[in-house]
Amino acid sequence: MPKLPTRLQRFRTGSPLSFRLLAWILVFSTVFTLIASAIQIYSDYRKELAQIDSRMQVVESGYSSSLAKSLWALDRNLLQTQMEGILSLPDIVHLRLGIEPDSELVMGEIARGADTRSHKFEIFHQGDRKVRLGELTVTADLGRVYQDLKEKVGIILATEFLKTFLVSILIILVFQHFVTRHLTSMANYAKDLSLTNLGTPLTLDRPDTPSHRSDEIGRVTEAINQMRERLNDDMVRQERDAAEIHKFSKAIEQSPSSVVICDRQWRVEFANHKFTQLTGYNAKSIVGRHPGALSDNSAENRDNRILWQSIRLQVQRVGVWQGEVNSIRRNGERFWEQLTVTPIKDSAGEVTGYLILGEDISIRKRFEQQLLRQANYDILTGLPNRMLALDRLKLALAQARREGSMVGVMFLDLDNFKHINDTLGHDAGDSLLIEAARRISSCLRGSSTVARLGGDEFLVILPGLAGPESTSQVAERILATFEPAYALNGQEVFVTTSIGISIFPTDSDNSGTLLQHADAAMYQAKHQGKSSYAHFTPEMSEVSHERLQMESRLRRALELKEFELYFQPIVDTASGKLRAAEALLRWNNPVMGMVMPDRFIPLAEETGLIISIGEWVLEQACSAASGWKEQTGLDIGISVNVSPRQFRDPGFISAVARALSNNNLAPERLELEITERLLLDNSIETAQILKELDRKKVRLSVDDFGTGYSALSYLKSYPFDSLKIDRTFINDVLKEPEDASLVRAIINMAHSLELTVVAEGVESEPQTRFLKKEGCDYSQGYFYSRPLPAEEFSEWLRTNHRTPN
Ligand SMILES: Nc1nc2c(ncn2[C@@H]2O[C@H](COP(=O)(O)O[C@H]3[C@@H](O)[C@H](n4cnc5c(=O)[nH]c(N)nc54)O[C@@H]3COP(=O)(O)O)[C@@H](O)[C@H]2O)c(=O)[nH]1
Repeated sequence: MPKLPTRLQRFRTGSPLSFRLLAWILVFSTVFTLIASAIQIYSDYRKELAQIDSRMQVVESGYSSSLAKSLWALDRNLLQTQMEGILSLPDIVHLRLGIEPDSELVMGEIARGADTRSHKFEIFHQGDRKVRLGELTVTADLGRVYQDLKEKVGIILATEFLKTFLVSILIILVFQHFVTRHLTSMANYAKDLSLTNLGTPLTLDRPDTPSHRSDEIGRVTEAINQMRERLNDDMVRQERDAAEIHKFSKAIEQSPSSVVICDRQWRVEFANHKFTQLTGYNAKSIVGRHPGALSDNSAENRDNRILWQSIRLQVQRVGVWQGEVNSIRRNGERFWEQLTVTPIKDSAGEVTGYLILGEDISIRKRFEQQLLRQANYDILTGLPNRMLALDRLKLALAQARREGSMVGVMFLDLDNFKHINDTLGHDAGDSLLIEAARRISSCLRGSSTVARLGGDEFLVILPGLAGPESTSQVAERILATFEPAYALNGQEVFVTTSIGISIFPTDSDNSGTLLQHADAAMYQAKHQGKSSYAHFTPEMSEVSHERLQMESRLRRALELKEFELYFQPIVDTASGKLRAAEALLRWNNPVMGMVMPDRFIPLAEETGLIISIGEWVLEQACSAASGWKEQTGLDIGISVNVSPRQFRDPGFISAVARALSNNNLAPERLELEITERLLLDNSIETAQILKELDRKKVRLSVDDFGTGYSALSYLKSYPFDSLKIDRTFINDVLKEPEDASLVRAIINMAHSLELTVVAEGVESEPQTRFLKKEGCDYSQGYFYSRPLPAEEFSEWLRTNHRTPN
């Protein structure tokens, strides 16, 4: 088959609209042409008839008088000639002349079946009187008229059809060029449009002019392209959303925390893998259940219900619930988890469900309990330590005040313990302490407390006494229980103890003083000869006197410029490079000599002198740090100890700010060391001061970590930067596996809380190696340098090459 030109092919195959349009144009124009032609032909027909009629009128008007004359004259030949004349007129085919009275003359003929039109008129003689001579009927044949009309109809129809057809084709071609081919392109584009080619815009085969852009096709094209772009954007957004959802669901699924999502009625909808791992409950099996009623054990669920009721109430009221919960696994095992429960809200702020995040804190809890024990109990004997003993003493005094009873305080010191330790060794010394603790405890009632204060010193608290005599009875019982020999290293050893006793309220109503008095009485007992006890008497209060003297000297120490700051380097454990220095206060008193802070800081605290002394320390420490910067060009940090009373003083924050600005020192270079005991009260005031200091960008460090309450939870809630492990742990880190594991745990925990760790009291290279291995960030101790006076420290800086990075 011969190939059609492309345009025609397209026309033939691809454009039904053009065909339909052509058909409709043809139909309409044909009908229109037919109607117009019919009107035209009918009007021509009417015109022809009118011409015939007028011709007959002409015959009547032109021939009636001449015919009358011929009839009057009875001139048959003339009559005939006249009628022949009429018959020669176009279309006139027949004449009938009726002559009065009863003859007629007929001329011409009418073809059979012919369509005719007749006109009749009377002929009169116009003489004196009017005489009717006859009547002429003129008949015209309409055959010619019809023939003409037929020809006309043929021509009109043929020309009109041709015209219409050509115009239609032209219209279609124009329409095809300007419209349908673009519609076809749009249709093909829309047909081929898929998610893979959303990036390709629709373009039409026509110039991109403003007029094209604003016509209907341009607007439809633009609308299609806008739709495509929106689809594309939607697709991109959908893909991004899907990727994000995928990422989040993976993150939730792989989260190290357990994640449970509940609906608004607290029915579990989802639980992640960690949840299953932690609790043993299969995620699918708990869908639809209440998070507090997962177990088949109804007693467990009952206990949980109360907890979850309060969780629900708090989440509704406050918007979050956080707490540590002792949960039960599916197998009945208990474990500690930190739960955080929050509502999930939609964009309108409506609660659509609840999110429960859980973290297994069993190890941390165990560690905290271990630390708590460590902080409150003596590891060797298992007895309460000094801190717990003081707490119990305070409680006993408060109770005695309420009840009006007495409290006995006994200070015990083993006689010759040092000698036994030195000769039989530490292990024998430890065994002796354990046995001594057991024997002392065996002499006491349940409400009494026996504590180990350190070394070979014990404290006994006897609450609720009716009178002082019972203390003597207890003291005698203790002395008696010491009488049997101790078996140490296979040897029988006799050990005695000296006991000092003070009584509340007779000797003092203050716990510290009662202890001091008991201590003084114990020295008295030792002087009396060992294995004896002594009650406190006012003569023994030499110590108190000493204290008064010290207080009055301390009051003038600042004014007399007796204070001096020593500096001890803090180095990077891994590299040994200097990081910072700790400022340590010394008191050079002309009478007492060099007084160490352990002796005068508690007194300064008690008397409030610590506020002005602390301010002086801050000023001097900042001044020294900025001097080092000038001297070495290095940013060496400075750590300053802050005691609780100084910390809570309303002027403390401004004193810090003043010291920094007076010495032009960046706040990040000052680190304030705060003992963990200060945080024990958990007060809002403490939190606010810490927050304010943190806002000022001053670094904050927990000092002596491990000696106080040691709960890690407070580290989380306060803005600390670092933590200092107390030197008692470092001291025994290589000897006591328990200390080593505690130090390791502290370092790991601190790092997990993003705190840097400083180990203090590092005295040997093996300790350094241990700390380096465990990843302890910084170290401080005699191994690197003893605390040095300012000048010597400057010299150390000059000669020591281990400087900050
Ligand atoms: N409120 C303030 N308290 C202060 C200030 N200056 C000191 N102090 C506190 O007094 C406590 C005793 O201090 P000090 O006698 O100076 O002892 C410090 C170091 O000399 C000592 N240390 C350092 N390295 C070692 C070592 O290797 N072995 C060892 N046996 N001792 C070492 O440790 C003390 C540092 O303690 P810390 O502050 O915990 O880092 C002491 O608690 C000071 O806090 C003051 O200005 N204000």
